[in-house]
Amino acid sequence: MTFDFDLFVIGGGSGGVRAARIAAGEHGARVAIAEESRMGGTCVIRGCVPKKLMIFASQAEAAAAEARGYGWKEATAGQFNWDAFKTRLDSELDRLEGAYTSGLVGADVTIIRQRARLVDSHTVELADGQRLTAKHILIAVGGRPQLPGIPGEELGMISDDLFLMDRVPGRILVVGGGFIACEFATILAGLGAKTTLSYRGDAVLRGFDDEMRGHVTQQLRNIGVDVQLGSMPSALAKAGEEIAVTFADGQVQRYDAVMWATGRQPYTKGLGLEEVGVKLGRKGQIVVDEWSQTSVPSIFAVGDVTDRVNLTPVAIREGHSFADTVFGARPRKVDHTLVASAVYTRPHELATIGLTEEEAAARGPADVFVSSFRPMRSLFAGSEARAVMKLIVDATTDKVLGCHIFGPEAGEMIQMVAIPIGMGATKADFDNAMAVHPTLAEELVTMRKPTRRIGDSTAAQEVQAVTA
Ligand SMILES: Cc1cc2nc3c(=O)[nH]c(=O)nc-3n(C[C@H](O)[C@H](O)[C@H](O)COP(=O)(O)OP(=O)(O)OC[C@H]3O[C@@H](n4cnc5c(N)ncnc54)[C@H](O)[C@@H]3O)c2cc1C
Ligand SMILES: NC(=O)c1ccc[n+]([C@@H]2O[C@H](COP(=O)([O-])OP(=O)(O)OC[C@H]3O[C@@H](n4cnc5c(N)ncnc54)[C@H](O)[C@@H]3O)[C@@H](O)[C@H]2O)c1
Repeated sequence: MTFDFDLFVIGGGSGGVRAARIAAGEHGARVAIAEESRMGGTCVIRGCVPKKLMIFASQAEAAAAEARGYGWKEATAGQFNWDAFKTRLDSELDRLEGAYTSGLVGADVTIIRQRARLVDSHTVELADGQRLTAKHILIAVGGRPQLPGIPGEELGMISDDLFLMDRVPGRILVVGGGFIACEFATILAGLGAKTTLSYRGDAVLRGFDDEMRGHVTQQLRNIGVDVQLGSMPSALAKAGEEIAVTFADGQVQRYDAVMWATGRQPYTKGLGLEEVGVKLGRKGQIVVDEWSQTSVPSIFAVGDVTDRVNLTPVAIREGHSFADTVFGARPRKVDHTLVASAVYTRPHELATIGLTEEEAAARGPADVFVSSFRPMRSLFAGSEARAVMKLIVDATTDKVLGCHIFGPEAGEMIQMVAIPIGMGATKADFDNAMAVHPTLAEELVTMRKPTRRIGDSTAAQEVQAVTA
């Protein structure tokens, strides 16, 4: 049977663009990619990139305060002008979209600027009705925000809308306690919005190391965010120019804007997956094996739509591995076990890799090394902000199982720590590294005595029994 293409990619985001470029440019496959919106996808157009630029924009007041602490007596941030920032942001996103597009053009990928859906295991249908066939189809359609399902929820914004606002709201309610809620509360407070964060749990960032969750929650309060824990909106209603939010405890508060940061879900609706026989999981995610292959052998899926680890570098690695495996005769699987990540709060980020203290305690005996200190740079400028670094070490093998850093540019540090931890480094290996002084990161190689021992042999035996 002959096909129009060797590979048809649905979705021009992190995973799809990488797979298309490698399959065509490096392995000579005939590739088409369909994108219904802007090339680059969530990360480039409405995620990582504009988010981080907004984090930078939101730090001018803090930078001015630090400058005053260093003797620049009159330093002030001046007046933030959203329009000026937005104009620069838009042109940067245009530039990046252009770079992604030209990368594909350079690799001889056929670009189709339309929505696509599956018709059968080798055929896709475009929005204009045209049908195209391919030997392999890759689904890389990403995810979409998930709303809480309460009356009036359509009055709230989603993270996409934050990049399109015509002004910074005066008072905003951010609902949720994950990555997006913490980062956007930081941005909005930094840009001058009176920001409230409503989260149903008892500390933000569920799933992260508990001690570190406490520090992030406290930092949000320190930068002026009104953090309401154990709190849940139950309805939204228009009240003139404002939004009246009724909370589960019956309280009603008014805001100029509400932002949902209540999670994301795979964007599988309307793709024709079930009709073609592609198996979906409980959250609507595409179920794939270790090769990113779905239950239909000619159809593969990568990135957020598979709901494995929903981060850009993971989607990129999955797309690249798929292309090498299927078109490059170079079989490559993706290891999802040790993925570093960072939450870009400010002044301190939270960055992490490996086991949390709670996970390690359930696994068996481990030593926890914690260093908490006021970094020299901010301390000198009069800040009380504390950085915290934590290493979790297997008490039997000395292997470093986890590292958690709450501090300035923690994301930059964890990237480097990810290398030795991925190689199976021991605490002795960390200790052998000579410190670079004076830096923040030197704490990671100078923690001599454990702060506490966690886990016990009973827990270790239980884990062994379960995994045996
Ligand atoms: C606000 C925010 C901030 C984030 N920050 C970070 C961060 O700092 N670091 C990090 O690692 N990750 C971050 N992420 C997560 C990251 O953006 C995603 O993990 C990543 O983009 C997933 O890539 P993907 O290829 O799976 O999907 P996406 O990048 O979402 O791409 C999917 C593409 O498919 C297109 N599409 C969908 N359906 C169709 C169809 N039927 N036909 C044609 N095209 C279609 C979409 O328009 C989209 O362009 C953030 C996410 C958000 C929302
Ligand atoms: N810096 C980064 O790497 C970065 C930044 C942003 C997003 N991301 C990725 O995007 C994903 C999505 O981010 P997110 O923050 O939307 O999701 P998340 O899963 O991290 O957090 C969702 C939050 O919403 C809460 N929630 C869920 N349903 C709710 C409901 N009905 N009512 C009230 N609260 C509810 C949850 O308790 C949780 O706190 C992340 O998991 C991450 O993979 C990464």
